[in-house]
Amino acid sequence: MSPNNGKNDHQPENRAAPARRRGQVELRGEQAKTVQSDQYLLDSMEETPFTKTDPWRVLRIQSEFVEGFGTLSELGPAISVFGSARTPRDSPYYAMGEEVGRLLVEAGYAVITGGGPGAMEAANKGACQAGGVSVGLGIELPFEQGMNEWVDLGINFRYFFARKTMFVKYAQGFIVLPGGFGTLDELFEAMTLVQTQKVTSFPIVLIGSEFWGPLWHWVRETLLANGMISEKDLSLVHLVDEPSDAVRAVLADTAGHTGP
Ligand SMILES: C/C(=C\CNc1ncnc2c1ncn2[C@@H]1O[C@H](COP(=O)(O)O)[C@@H](O)[C@H]1O)CO
Repeated sequence: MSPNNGKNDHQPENRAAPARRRGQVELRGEQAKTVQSDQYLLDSMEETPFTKTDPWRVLRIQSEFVEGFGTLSELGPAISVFGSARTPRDSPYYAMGEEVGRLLVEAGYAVITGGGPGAMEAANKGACQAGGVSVGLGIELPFEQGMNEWVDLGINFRYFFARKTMFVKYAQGFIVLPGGFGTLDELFEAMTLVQTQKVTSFPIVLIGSEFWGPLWHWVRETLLANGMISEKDLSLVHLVDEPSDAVRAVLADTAGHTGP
């Protein structure tokens, strides 16, 4: 029997009032026959995947923001360092990551990375060995890897978008080492936030002109040439080769940034 006592759900006279209300949501017809949230909650139905429903996910998402904001709010000045999870330890880019981490700490900044291997590990290692605050914002992935051993303050996230908010909100700038899709995602998100003035005074520095040069050439020759970006958007990013130049460039532009 349906919640409206067997009346035909499709007749107009039976559709004036909602058969059931669920907070802001009104339900009629077949939709009204679904189990209520509190039934899910109170019935111990093992097979009911309540924790896989979207409303439940909202709470988990919220808890990631609460945990991240709570843990990082007293971090002090920090720079987020990005780069490939696959950079081998004997790569020159790994050595650059270590140096960037060390120089940032010597300049009085905490270092925030994705907490993973490769370039992230390198920057955390440099920061940790220099005696600074080494932060890792880990991401839960199907292939579990865990936080690299040089992270002193680690937070694990399930959602990329919650984690990405932390990288911007608690840093005064980005330094980006060579990387793949993940690094490009973080780079282009930061560029978009600055371009659209969602963040102000937020320097973005790329290290490695041989690696980034072709991308930057395409940005200029294709995006700019086709009017997809403006000339001033090109100035959002600095391109350097040395860790010391990267740190100098990022710190020169940080004044005044207070987060999104
Ligand atoms: C794919 C591999 C390891 C994945 N582990 C990661 N741990 C933490 N953060 C990660 C991981 N993979 C990607 N990220 C984020 O994206 C950026 C690196 O991605 P890329 O595609 O390697 O450039 C990095 O800055 C992280 O924030 C090992 O094979």
